[in-house]
Amino acid sequence: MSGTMVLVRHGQSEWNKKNLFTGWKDPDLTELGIEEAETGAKALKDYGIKFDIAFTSVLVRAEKTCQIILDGIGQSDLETIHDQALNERNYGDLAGLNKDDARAKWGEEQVHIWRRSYDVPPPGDDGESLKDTGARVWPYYMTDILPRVLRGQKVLVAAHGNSLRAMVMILDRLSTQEVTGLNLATGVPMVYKLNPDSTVASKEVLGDMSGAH
Ligand SMILES: O=C(O)[C@@H](CO)OP(=O)(O)O
Repeated sequence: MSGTMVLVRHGQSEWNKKNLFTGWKDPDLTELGIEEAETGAKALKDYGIKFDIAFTSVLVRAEKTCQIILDGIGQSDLETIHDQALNERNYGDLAGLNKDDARAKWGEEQVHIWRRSYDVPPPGDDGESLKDTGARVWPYYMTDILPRVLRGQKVLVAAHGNSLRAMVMILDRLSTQEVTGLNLATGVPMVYKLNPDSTVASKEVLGDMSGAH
Protein backbone atom coordinates (compact mmCIF):
# COMPACT_ATOMS: atom_id res chain seq x y z
CA MET A 1 0.00 0.00 0.00
CA SER A 2 1.24 3.50 -0.68
CA GLY A 3 -0.51 6.77 0.06
CA THR A 4 -4.00 8.15 0.20
CA MET A 5 -5.73 10.66 -2.03
CA VAL A 6 -9.01 12.34 -1.20
CA LEU A 7 -11.04 13.88 -4.01
CA VAL A 8 -13.82 16.31 -3.19
CA ARG A 9 -16.06 18.40 -5.41
CA HIS A 10 -16.64 21.97 -4.24
CA GLY A 11 -19.84 22.83 -2.37
CA GLN A 12 -22.81 24.39 -4.15
CA SER A 13 -21.88 27.62 -5.97
CA GLU A 14 -24.11 30.62 -6.67
CA TRP A 15 -24.39 29.45 -10.28
CA ASN A 16 -25.15 25.82 -9.31
CA LYS A 17 -28.02 27.28 -7.29
CA LYS A 18 -29.23 29.36 -10.25
CA ASN A 19 -28.84 26.31 -12.52
CA LEU A 20 -26.37 28.06 -14.85
CA PHE A 21 -23.56 26.44 -16.84
CA THR A 22 -20.45 27.63 -15.03
CA GLY A 23 -17.20 26.19 -16.39
CA TRP A 24 -14.37 28.71 -16.03
CA LYS A 25 -16.65 31.45 -14.64
CA ASP A 26 -15.88 32.14 -11.02
CA PRO A 27 -18.95 32.35 -8.74
CA ASP A 28 -18.59 32.02 -4.97
CA LEU A 29 -20.06 29.32 -2.72
CA THR A 30 -23.62 29.71 -1.42
CA GLU A 31 -24.47 29.30 2.28
CA LEU A 32 -25.46 25.72 1.45
CA GLY A 33 -22.15 25.24 -0.38
CA ILE A 34 -20.26 26.38 2.73
CA GLU A 35 -22.30 23.91 4.82
CA GLU A 36 -21.59 21.10 2.34
CA ALA A 37 -17.85 21.80 2.58
CA GLU A 38 -18.13 21.82 6.39
CA THR A 39 -19.97 18.48 6.28
CA GLY A 40 -17.19 17.06 4.10
CA ALA A 41 -14.65 18.38 6.60
CA LYS A 42 -16.47 16.72 9.49
CA ALA A 43 -16.54 13.41 7.63
CA LEU A 44 -12.77 13.66 7.07
CA LYS A 45 -12.20 14.62 10.70
CA ASP A 46 -14.19 11.60 11.86
CA TYR A 47 -12.23 9.48 9.39
CA GLY A 48 -9.12 10.75 11.15
CA ILE A 49 -6.96 11.81 8.21
CA LYS A 50 -4.19 14.42 8.30
CA PHE A 51 -2.96 15.62 4.90
CA ASP A 52 0.61 16.32 3.74
CA ILE A 53 -0.47 18.66 0.95
CA ALA A 54 -3.59 19.98 -0.75
CA PHE A 55 -4.33 20.74 -4.41
CA THR A 56 -7.09 22.92 -5.79
CA SER A 57 -7.98 24.88 -8.93
CA VAL A 58 -7.74 28.64 -9.45
CA LEU A 59 -11.52 29.05 -9.11
CA VAL A 60 -12.87 30.45 -5.85
CA ARG A 61 -15.55 27.80 -5.23
CA ALA A 62 -12.94 25.03 -5.11
CA GLU A 63 -10.33 27.16 -3.29
CA LYS A 64 -12.81 28.05 -0.55
CA THR A 65 -14.02 24.45 -0.25
CA CYS A 66 -10.40 23.36 0.14
CA GLN A 67 -9.77 25.94 2.88
CA ILE A 68 -13.03 25.13 4.73
CA ILE A 69 -12.01 21.47 4.79
CA LEU A 70 -8.50 22.28 6.01
CA ASP A 71 -9.90 24.60 8.70
CA GLY A 72 -12.37 21.89 9.75
CA ILE A 73 -9.70 19.27 10.26
CA GLY A 74 -7.30 21.61 12.06
CA GLN A 75 -4.85 22.06 9.15
CA SER A 76 -5.58 25.67 8.16
CA ASP A 77 -1.98 26.43 7.19
CA LEU A 78 -1.30 23.34 5.11
CA GLU A 79 0.67 23.92 1.90
CA THR A 80 -1.89 24.21 -0.90
CA ILE A 81 -1.09 24.22 -4.61
CA HIS A 82 -3.54 26.07 -6.87
CA ASP A 83 -3.40 25.07 -10.51
CA GLN A 84 -5.55 25.86 -13.54
CA ALA A 85 -5.11 22.25 -14.67
CA LEU A 86 -7.70 21.30 -12.04
CA ASN A 87 -10.27 23.88 -13.17
CA GLU A 88 -13.77 22.87 -14.20
CA ARG A 89 -14.13 21.99 -17.88
CA ASN A 90 -14.51 25.09 -20.00
CA TYR A 91 -18.18 25.24 -21.00
CA GLY A 92 -17.52 27.49 -24.03
CA ASP A 93 -20.58 29.37 -25.26
CA LEU A 94 -22.84 27.59 -22.74
CA ALA A 95 -21.23 29.36 -19.76
CA GLY A 96 -23.77 31.61 -18.08
CA LEU A 97 -26.80 30.02 -19.78
CA ASN A 98 -29.57 28.44 -17.73
CA LYS A 99 -29.54 24.65 -18.12
CA ASP A 100 -33.34 24.41 -18.45
CA ASP A 101 -33.38 27.21 -21.04
CA ALA A 102 -30.69 25.31 -22.95
CA ARG A 103 -32.83 22.13 -22.83
CA ALA A 104 -35.81 24.12 -24.16
CA LYS A 105 -33.68 25.53 -26.99
CA TRP A 106 -31.56 22.53 -28.04
CA GLY A 107 -33.47 19.59 -26.54
CA GLU A 108 -32.87 17.36 -23.52
CA GLU A 109 -30.72 14.88 -25.41
CA GLN A 110 -28.32 17.41 -26.95
CA VAL A 111 -27.80 19.13 -23.59
CA HIS A 112 -27.17 15.77 -21.91
CA ILE A 113 -24.58 14.96 -24.60
CA TRP A 114 -22.81 18.28 -23.98
CA ARG A 115 -22.90 17.72 -20.21
CA ARG A 116 -22.00 14.06 -19.90
CA SER A 117 -20.63 12.60 -23.13
CA TYR A 118 -16.94 11.74 -23.27
CA ASP A 119 -15.83 13.49 -26.42
CA VAL A 120 -18.48 15.93 -27.64
CA PRO A 121 -17.37 19.47 -26.70
CA PRO A 122 -19.90 22.17 -25.88
CA PRO A 123 -20.25 24.87 -28.58
CA GLY A 124 -17.65 27.65 -28.81
CA ASP A 125 -13.93 27.63 -29.65
CA ASP A 126 -12.82 27.20 -26.04
CA GLY A 127 -15.44 24.57 -25.09
CA GLU A 128 -13.89 21.43 -23.57
CA SER A 129 -15.29 17.89 -23.74
CA LEU A 130 -14.52 15.54 -20.87
CA LYS A 131 -11.75 14.13 -23.07
CA ASP A 132 -10.28 17.63 -23.56
CA THR A 133 -10.53 18.23 -19.81
CA GLY A 134 -8.74 14.95 -19.18
CA ALA A 135 -6.01 15.99 -21.60
CA ARG A 136 -4.93 18.62 -19.04
CA VAL A 137 -6.04 16.89 -15.82
CA TRP A 138 -4.38 13.52 -16.47
CA PRO A 139 -0.83 14.81 -17.14
CA TYR A 140 -1.08 17.05 -14.09
CA TYR A 141 -2.20 14.11 -12.00
CA MET A 142 0.67 11.99 -13.33
CA THR A 143 3.41 14.56 -12.77
CA ASP A 144 2.29 16.53 -9.72
CA ILE A 145 -0.17 14.50 -7.65
CA LEU A 146 0.45 10.78 -8.18
CA PRO A 147 4.20 10.80 -7.34
CA ARG A 148 3.41 12.22 -3.91
CA VAL A 149 0.76 9.56 -3.26
CA LEU A 150 3.20 6.86 -4.35
CA ARG A 151 5.74 8.27 -1.88
CA GLY A 152 3.17 7.63 0.86
CA GLN A 153 1.81 11.13 1.27
CA LYS A 154 -1.81 11.91 2.06
CA VAL A 155 -3.13 14.32 -0.55
CA LEU A 156 -6.33 16.38 -0.72
CA VAL A 157 -7.69 17.43 -4.14
CA ALA A 158 -10.59 19.91 -3.99
CA ALA A 159 -11.81 20.53 -7.51
CA HIS A 160 -14.82 20.38 -9.82
CA GLY A 161 -17.51 18.05 -11.15
CA ASN A 162 -15.88 17.44 -14.51
CA SER A 163 -12.18 17.75 -13.67
CA LEU A 164 -12.84 15.13 -10.97
CA ARG A 165 -14.92 12.99 -13.34
CA ALA A 166 -11.81 12.82 -15.51
CA MET A 167 -9.77 11.61 -12.53
CA VAL A 168 -12.38 9.12 -11.30
CA MET A 169 -12.64 7.76 -14.83
CA ILE A 170 -9.05 6.55 -14.81
CA LEU A 171 -8.97 5.57 -11.13
CA ASP A 172 -12.18 3.50 -11.37
CA ARG A 173 -11.28 2.30 -14.89
CA LEU A 174 -14.55 3.48 -16.38
CA SER A 175 -15.09 3.11 -20.11
CA THR A 176 -15.97 6.13 -22.25
CA GLN A 177 -19.54 4.81 -22.12
CA GLU A 178 -19.61 4.17 -18.35
CA VAL A 179 -18.32 7.66 -17.53
CA THR A 180 -21.45 9.20 -19.06
CA GLY A 181 -23.35 7.87 -16.02
CA LEU A 182 -20.90 9.27 -13.47
CA ASN A 183 -22.13 12.21 -11.38
CA LEU A 184 -20.34 13.54 -8.31
CA ALA A 185 -22.12 15.11 -5.34
CA THR A 186 -20.90 18.40 -3.89
CA GLY A 187 -18.82 18.23 -0.71
CA VAL A 188 -18.67 14.42 -0.47
CA PRO A 189 -15.07 13.18 -0.01
CA MET A 190 -13.89 10.10 -1.93
CA VAL A 191 -10.96 8.42 -0.19
CA TYR A 192 -8.67 6.47 -2.53
CA LYS A 193 -5.84 4.29 -1.27
CA LEU A 194 -3.42 3.40 -4.05
CA ASN A 195 -1.19 0.40 -4.62
CA PRO A 196 2.50 0.95 -5.44
CA ASP A 197 1.68 0.36 -9.12
CA SER A 198 -0.81 3.26 -8.93
CA THR A 199 -3.91 1.08 -9.20
CA VAL A 200 -6.65 1.58 -6.63
CA ALA A 201 -6.40 -0.60 -3.50
CA SER A 202 -9.62 0.76 -1.97
CA LYS A 203 -12.18 3.51 -2.39
CA GLU A 204 -14.44 4.83 0.35
CA VAL A 205 -17.12 7.47 -0.18
CA LEU A 206 -17.69 9.54 2.98
CA GLY A 207 -21.26 10.63 2.37
CA ASP A 208 -24.13 10.26 -0.04
CA MET A 209 -23.49 10.40 -3.78
CA SER A 210 -26.98 9.27 -4.74
CA GLY A 211 -28.47 12.75 -5.22
CA ALA A 212 -25.77 13.86 -7.68
CA HIS A 213 -26.92 14.79 -11.17
O1 LIG B 1 -21.82 24.15 -14.89
C1 LIG B 1 -20.77 23.52 -14.66
O2 LIG B 1 -19.64 24.02 -14.72
C2 LIG B 1 -20.88 22.04 -14.29
C3 LIG B 1 -20.75 21.79 -12.83
O3 LIG B 1 -21.63 22.54 -12.07
O4 LIG B 1 -22.13 21.61 -14.74
P1 LIG B 1 -22.49 20.16 -15.27
O5 LIG B 1 -22.83 19.33 -14.08
O6 LIG B 1 -23.69 20.43 -16.14
O7 LIG B 1 -21.33 19.61 -16.06
